[in-house]
Amino acid sequence: YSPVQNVKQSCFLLFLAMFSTFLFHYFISRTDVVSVTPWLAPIVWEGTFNPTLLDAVYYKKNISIAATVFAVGKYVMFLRNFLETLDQHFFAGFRVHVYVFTDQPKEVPKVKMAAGRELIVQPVPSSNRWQEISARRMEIIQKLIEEKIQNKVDYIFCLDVDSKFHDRWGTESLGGLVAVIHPGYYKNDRSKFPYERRTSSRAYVAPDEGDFYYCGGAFGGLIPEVLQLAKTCRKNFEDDAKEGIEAAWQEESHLNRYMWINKPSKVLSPEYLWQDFKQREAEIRTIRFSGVVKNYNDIRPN
Ligand SMILES: CC(=O)N[C@H]1[C@@H](OP(=O)(O)OP(=O)(O)OC[C@H]2O[C@@H](n3ccc(=O)[nH]c3=O)[C@H](O)[C@@H]2O)O[C@H](CO)[C@H](O)[C@@H]1O
Ligand SMILES: [Mn+2]
Repeated sequence: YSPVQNVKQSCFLLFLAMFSTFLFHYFISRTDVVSVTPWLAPIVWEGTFNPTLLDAVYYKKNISIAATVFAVGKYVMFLRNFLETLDQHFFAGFRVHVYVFTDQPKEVPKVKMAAGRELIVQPVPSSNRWQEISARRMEIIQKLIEEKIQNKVDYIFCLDVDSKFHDRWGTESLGGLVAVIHPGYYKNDRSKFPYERRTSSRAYVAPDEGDFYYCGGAFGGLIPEVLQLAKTCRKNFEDDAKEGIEAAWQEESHLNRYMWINKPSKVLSPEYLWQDFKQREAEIRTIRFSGVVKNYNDIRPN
């Protein structure tokens, strides 16, 4: 019996216990964030899924994914960075169709996409109000689905152009109806969410309603579900407009109303739409997609 040996052994066992706890917490589960909603939809955070396993599941299904992005007026300047990083990180290895809607098709950079992926440029009218450019996306997404992609692709994601990818955005994000928690409000109580609060608007959310505050800058899901969302938000936005009402955050407000009534089947953490001006927080283990810093006065038409 050697006391030194004993101490060594205990130290080793203690180390082993600590290391496996670390492994478990770091790679298998997260205890620092909520990873399921009260209606049992997953909330996707780094460390809650196995990317290799998920990719294998979806390769077998031979899926394809559409992405939409709008670049009207000065926002065309964001396209290169957006498209180049998208090709690197967004569903790498899968079939992706990227639809760019712009008023200046000639200004779209010819970014070369990886094999099996394509870039499609579609002209749209310009506008002198940014609120209208942002909100009219719902109508254009509705038409794109109805007229072009209904029977061609399985999933769609609708994204803001003033942003870029930094890390994987892949099959873990797939679901029927998918929403992203807004990075500005994920630590707040619902009373702080900037929902539309006028009862006269069709985007109205009452003080005791609302689950999360979701981003207008990224949402998606299965084609029929996103079609339903786009149609509803478009109609409510237009019916409001006829009565002279514009919701606080345009289509983002209508999207939030829609997601309260029709719960998303998958919720993505703010890793899926961070903002570059914000300092990274401890629970954000990776930033996958984020909004770049911009000067609104320089780039918006009004
Ligand atoms: C990160 C995020 O959730 N952003 C949302 C937020 O503000 P943002 O400040 O991010 O809005 P924004 O200025 O990026 O406008 C939204 C999008 O509309 C397009 N665009 C806008 C103006 C223009 O002149 N040309 C043009 O192409 C472009 O694709 C842009 O990314 O609120 C907006 C509604 O008010 C939208 O819901 C945005 O998606
Ligand atoms: Mn934006």
